Amino acid sequence: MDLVNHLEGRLLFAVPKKGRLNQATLNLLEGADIQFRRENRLDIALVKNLPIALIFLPAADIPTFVGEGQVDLGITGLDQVKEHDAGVQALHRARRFSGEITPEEESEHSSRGSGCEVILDLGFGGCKLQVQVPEKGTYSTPKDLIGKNIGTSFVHLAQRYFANLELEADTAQDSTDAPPAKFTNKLRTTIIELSGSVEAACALGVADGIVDLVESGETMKAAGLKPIDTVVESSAILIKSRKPSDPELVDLIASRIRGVITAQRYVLCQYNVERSLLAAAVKIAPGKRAPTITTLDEEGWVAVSVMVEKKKIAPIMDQLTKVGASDILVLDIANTRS
Ligand SMILES: Nc1ncnc2c1ncn2[C@@H]1O[C@H](COP(=O)(O)OP(=O)(O)OP(=O)(O)O)[C@@H](O)[C@H]1O
Ligand SMILES: O=P(O)(O)OC[C@H]1O[C@H](OP(=O)(O)OP(=O)(O)O)[C@H](O)[C@@H]1O
Repeated sequence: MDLVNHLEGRLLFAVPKKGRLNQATLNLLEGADIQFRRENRLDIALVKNLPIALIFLPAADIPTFVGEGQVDLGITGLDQVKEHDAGVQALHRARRFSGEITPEEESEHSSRGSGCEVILDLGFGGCKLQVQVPEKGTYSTPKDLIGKNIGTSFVHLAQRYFANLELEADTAQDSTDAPPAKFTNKLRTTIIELSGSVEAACALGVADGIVDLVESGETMKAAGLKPIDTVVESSAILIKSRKPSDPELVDLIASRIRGVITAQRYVLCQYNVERSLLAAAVKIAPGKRAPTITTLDEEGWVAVSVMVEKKKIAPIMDQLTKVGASDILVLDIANTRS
């Protein structure tokens, strides 16, 4: 089937085709009952039960497609949206320097941003974009890297970071021999674009420092690097274009995904407690909105049901037991809608 000709009338939803965000995104789509079958090697899949088409793209390209409005919705990392934003800003700045647009037009374009609106933090894909240098080297602060070579896949964020750093350093020195970066659009620091394995750049003599993602820190440690600053803290997000083709369907999808995330984050805790001890028990676990309290068929006893954050459930059970709650049950939540 020629899928491209079946996109008409469908909301286009971009999802990461590979990498760190791919599997968690597919799980989220399944939880939200977005049913599709992706043909081998095809980057478009029609959703069977909703007027949606999924477009499988590299995470780094999703903000471009959503930002320019060709795609309505997307899942990617906040780092990728910020990188895209910084790229759009750099483009407008370059156009202003070349005289193509006025400073007023530049600030008007920049205030509009990249065209992506963040709907929701999805709570996975957490990582930090960090400035890293060799552990045993001579650099210890970001300023030590001014004028040096920096390897990164996040060229625009790195350029902006070092432009600000140079500007700060120049302002502090009140130097007249080197005009501040902001006014010249020229960086003294060289940003070298690398598409992967960025952490190898220092050891191989390509760069003096790098700007790369860190989660567990294993890759950084194995490459003999240490972090000296954080440029962006990131996690996976749901984004939409400024003018989606079907805003109601966007809201429906957002609400389904929000429901799945809440279900993943919370468990349902049920217990019995004497009414005289209820206030103390409710203080320990007050619930997401409020506890559901029902009278038990036993004089002076009530049954309580509350949503509790999964990561806090063990100490909460300990404390509930301590104040006299009994028959404590913890149940997984399949889905939610608020
Ligand atoms: N170690 C990590 N832990 C958690 N999230 C990460 C990690 N590395 C990357 N991410 C997130 O996943 C996004 C995609 O990164 P990933 O390296 O998987 O991309 P990719 O599409 O496979 O591209 P590449 O081919 O450049 O590796 C990043 O922008 C970031 O938001
Ligand atoms: O702190 P850690 O848990 O070790 O994770 C960090 C690594 O993960 C990402 O790379 P990825 O493995 O996705 O491959 P890439 O280098 O090809 O981008 C990132 O670029 C780091 O290299």
